[in-house]
Amino acid sequence: MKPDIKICGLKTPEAVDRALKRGATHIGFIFFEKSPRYIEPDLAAKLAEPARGKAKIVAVVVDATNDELDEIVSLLKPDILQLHGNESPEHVLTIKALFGLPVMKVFSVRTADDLKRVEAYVGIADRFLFDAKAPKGSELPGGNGISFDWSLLGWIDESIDYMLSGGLNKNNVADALANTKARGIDVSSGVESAPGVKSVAMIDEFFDAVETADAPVMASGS
Ligand SMILES: O=C(O)c1ccccc1N[C@@H]1O[C@H](COP(=O)(O)O)[C@@H](O)[C@H]1O
Repeated sequence: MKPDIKICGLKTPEAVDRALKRGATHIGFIFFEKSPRYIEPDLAAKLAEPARGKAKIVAVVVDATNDELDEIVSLLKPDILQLHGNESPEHVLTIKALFGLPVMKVFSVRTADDLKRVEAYVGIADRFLFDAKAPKGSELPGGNGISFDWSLLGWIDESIDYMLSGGLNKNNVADALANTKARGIDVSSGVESAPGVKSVAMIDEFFDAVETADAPVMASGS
């Protein structure tokens, strides 16, 4: 089955256009002010317009207040909220009830212990996203361009629908798909020429790598 592909941290019409043309199933906008990918909700709404009905629009937030969520949801009208902070299961339920949107809950992973709380969110989060834990000193909870040990995901129940992120790029995405049960992949820095600067050439290369990974292997000698 083809994986979902989310291109995250978009800030220009050119990058949105290329992601959509190449078949992104999800496009993400970052509402975390310390990020080089931060975008104002009204600008994100304008950028997202061509994606409506073609790709899911994802609002990425980090422990956002209800007022912040209210502004983002009313301006952007996202399809999914990506909760990239320390939102508890109870808080996720409250957000779902208040905004009526599906939630993708992020787990930041370095060791097996980081996955212990997944179970508490099963039946609450609509989807999971496993990302690498931020390195010491980073101000960003995500978008650090680093990977984690994907074998840790072997502990995740097969029925759990998850996306994978963290340092994915054209060189490792095929391995990521081959070695995990991720039903979707999510990339940000791996398609950037500098922090926060998306490269359409790198978006192309990323999709090329996914398509190659996805292509059926031809039998040799016939
Ligand atoms: O990208 C950011 O700056 C960011 C800020 C705050 C929360 C999440 C953020 N990005 C998310 O991080 C992952 C992986 O990014 P990368 O490919 O390793 O750069 C992705 O899910 C983004 O949504």
